[in-house]
Amino acid sequence: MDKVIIAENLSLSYKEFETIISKASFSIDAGAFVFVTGASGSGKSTLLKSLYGAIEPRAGQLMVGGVKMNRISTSKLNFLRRHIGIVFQDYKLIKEWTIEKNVMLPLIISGYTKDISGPQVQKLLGHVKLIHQAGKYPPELSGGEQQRVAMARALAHNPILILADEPTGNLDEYSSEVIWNLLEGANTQLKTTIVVVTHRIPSSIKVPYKHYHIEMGNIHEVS
Ligand SMILES: Nc1ncnc2c1ncn2[C@@H]1O[C@H](COP(=O)(O)OP(=O)(O)OP(=O)(O)O)[C@@H](O)[C@H]1O
Repeated sequence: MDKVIIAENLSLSYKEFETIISKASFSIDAGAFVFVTGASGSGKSTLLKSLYGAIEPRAGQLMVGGVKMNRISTSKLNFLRRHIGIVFQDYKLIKEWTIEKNVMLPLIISGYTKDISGPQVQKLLGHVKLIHQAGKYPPELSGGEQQRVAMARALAHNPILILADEPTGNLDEYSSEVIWNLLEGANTQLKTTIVVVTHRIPSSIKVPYKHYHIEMGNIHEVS
């Protein structure tokens, strides 16, 4: 099976002589659904950041989507990010853009025309139950609605990999369910690889998943 992520003796830190993740070796198959847990401050978000190139490996090797992340060039990183969908806890929506245009963002970056991106955006807004809010702006939506927009945006360009950092952290039950259903749907129907950082794995998850736990700088496979 193809590997979407391969880490070998990967160490991560923000400063020299500091260790957040120490010599981690693991790999993630294409099409896997993966949860990463760990105590607050254990390095979950740091690991996720390394997977989309926001921080570079301090030592060891990291490959994402066949691309070596060590000393990656800006052009290669931009290319790779076109194949990754990212969902943060704080949404990171563009306030001055309508909901519809926010969801369209990855398609705009990838150079799609309006006749392709329009129907795709409508379909996604339908999945996240927000068609009626398409013309509004992010500050006019609730937190749960904004996170659903972020989820739709992450899926817009049919990424091979979705990285989600506490995607349902502050959400009510309804929005959480919409988010988990979408992640599970992308995984089972589109074979998208999903990596979710969370404090707690939801009991409602139906797809088979792999579970890694971070403790004292080490990443170990729980199941
Ligand atoms: N930009 C940064 N600069 C320096 N240190 C950082 C930075 N971001 C995080 N850290 C430190 O790295 C360590 C791991 O942080 P990280 O955010 O990865 O933890 P986490 O497991 O995601 O925590 P939480 O569950 O609370 O979000 C912490 O000690 C944190 O203070």
